[in-house]
Amino acid sequence: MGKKIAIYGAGTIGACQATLTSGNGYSTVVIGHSEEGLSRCRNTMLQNWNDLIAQKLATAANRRAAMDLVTITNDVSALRDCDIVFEAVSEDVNIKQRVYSIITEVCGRDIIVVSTTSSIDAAILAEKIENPARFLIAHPFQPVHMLPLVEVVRHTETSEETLNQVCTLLKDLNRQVVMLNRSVPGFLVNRFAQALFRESIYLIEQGITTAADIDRAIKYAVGMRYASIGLLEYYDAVGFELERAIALNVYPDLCDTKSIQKTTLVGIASGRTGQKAGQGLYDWSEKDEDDFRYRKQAPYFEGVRQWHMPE
Ligand SMILES: NC(=O)C1=CN([C@@H]2O[C@H](COP(=O)(O)OP(=O)(O)OC[C@H]3O[C@@H](n4cnc5c(N)ncnc54)[C@H](O)[C@@H]3O)[C@@H](O)[C@H]2O)C=CC1
Ligand SMILES: O=C(O)[C@@H](O)C(=O)[C@H](O)[C@@H](O)CO
Repeated sequence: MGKKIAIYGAGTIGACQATLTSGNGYSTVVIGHSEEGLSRCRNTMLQNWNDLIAQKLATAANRRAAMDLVTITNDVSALRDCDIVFEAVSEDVNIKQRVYSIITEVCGRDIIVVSTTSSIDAAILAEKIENPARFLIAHPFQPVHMLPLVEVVRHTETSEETLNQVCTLLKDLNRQVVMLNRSVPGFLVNRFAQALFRESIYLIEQGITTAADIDRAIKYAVGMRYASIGLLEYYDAVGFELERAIALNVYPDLCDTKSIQKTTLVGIASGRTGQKAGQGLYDWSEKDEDDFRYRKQAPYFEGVRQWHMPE
């Protein structure tokens, strides 16, 4: 410990990453770029703490002590004495490049910059920063302060020292780290997710099933099974002969479109873009948002007991 962490970006990921670092005793600076953004970030962090307090995983004293470790500001000079900057701005190469220039200008070229990008190739981002040896990707998952996995993606010029320092920090934050040998779009988990999203939308568009039944199948088969064993442990347990027979029947019929599907395009054109819009694959006006937020966090509550919370 002893490191001072900065998070550049005060959105969904910035607020939750700051909950995790300050919740484990790290001084944390969050850089935003609008007044509304700062107060939204603060409110998200407080909501995260209130959810932990409701589960008796934290106290009001922990919340106060952790929030006291956090500076949320639009003033980039607050980055000056930080050791590591997590970049969590919008998924846009140009915006990220502008932010890297600011970070280098304020902190110097030896600052470690860690991007939280969900999908941009590490080599593309490394080209946009002055000192690529001090850059890598550490892709987290929502809810970022609770879900343990982080995909670490280096590029050819990332130095061993940078990699070690970032992995040491992630381990201190009780993260489960997986490392890719080279960058591929979507890394691991978003490749799995996109394959499932594409197939699910295809099955709905073909009239074969509904969003609710797909989610039931995911929750009560895929989710429950792979919560305790690995996907590839299962493959071995079944055996290659049966998996070959199934693949011969299923592969030819799987959706393999390279285009964005009609459901998504029509939703975007008509403003029915998902939860925030009130309508997507589900009608969210019929759903209880607090219950959804609880269910989104529920599998990870036990892990919070390992935090080194300030008091
Ligand atoms: N939302 C998600 O599920 C996940 C997102 N990510 C990645 O994390 C990064 C951030 O994503 P979110 O937090 O979801 O986005 P967001 O839209 O909630 O937040 C992005 C923040 O960047 C700020 N921003 C935009 N331009 C800026 C600039 N020039 N200077 C300073 N701040 C600027 C925005 O004001 C906003 O606060 C993206 O690269 C995304 O791919 C990673 C894991 C999960
Ligand atoms: O899965 C997540 O939480 C993320 O890490 C992402 O990269 C994106 O939100 C993705 O899941 C969107 O489908």
